[in-house]
Amino acid sequence: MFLDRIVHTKKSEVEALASRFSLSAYEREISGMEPCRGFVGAVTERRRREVGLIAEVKKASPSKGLIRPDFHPVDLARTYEQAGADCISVLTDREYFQGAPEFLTAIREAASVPLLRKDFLVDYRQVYEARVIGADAVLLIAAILDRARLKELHEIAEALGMDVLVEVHDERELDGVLDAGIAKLIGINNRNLHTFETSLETTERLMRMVPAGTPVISESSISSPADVAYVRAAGAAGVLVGEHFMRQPEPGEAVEQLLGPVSVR
Ligand SMILES: O=P(O)(O)OC[C@@H](O)[C@@H](O)c1c[nH]c2ccccc12
Repeated sequence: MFLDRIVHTKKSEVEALASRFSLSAYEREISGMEPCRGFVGAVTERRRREVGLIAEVKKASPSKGLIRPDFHPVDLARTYEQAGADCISVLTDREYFQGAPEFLTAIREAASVPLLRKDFLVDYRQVYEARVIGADAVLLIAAILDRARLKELHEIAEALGMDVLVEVHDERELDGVLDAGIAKLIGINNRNLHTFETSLETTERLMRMVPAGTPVISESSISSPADVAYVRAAGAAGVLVGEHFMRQPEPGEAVEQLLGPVSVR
């Protein structure tokens, strides 16, 4: 199964990271870095449209294979920013998504919106690494983390100044995240990471369990203004869109076609 395979890959990546990881060296490096750009604020209070946008830089995926052969991460990020994306999500997984941590670092120099490290984090060292490579926020996926680990990684991310997008796909995961008290920004993934099936109804269904005032990002398989309107009506504060933009010759135009012009400058 895909998720088991990927967690297996991540464990071996963590072993390699552990062999060069020094807590004091990472802490020293982080203490000399600029503070994080607030990710949650950018996609909620400071968002530039009625609906917040996290635009994703994604070359390939395990479900779709190669999505964008002519892939220039820094240009894409600039284009997204100019088109009024509130935040940018950068896939840093090499093996399954053809991403790279270096993409995120390069984008950090070229764009000023907050960046999400999109990867499968299973260990605290990867959270330190996220901060060092230039992330303002990390994704934590409830499907691969037990509650204690979710809390641990969440706490470390915040201690390092980052925000967290906590991703859920079903009622049980959402329940656990709410219970753990780490639901500051919830991502409802419309894609089941076990079967790759997608349904926007996932957002609609789970949204009903989310306490009022907790912002929700609807993630995956959003490709038309009608999709955006649907998840908006269900109560989502924002959307996370990758593949749809990556398939268009002009991703910046695609942003405006999907979401309209920016309403707040
Ligand atoms: O490309 P899409 O269908 O617009 O989806 C983007 C994003 O939601 C998706 O890449 C994603 C959501 N959760 C993840 C977890 C890991 C890797 C990738 C993802």
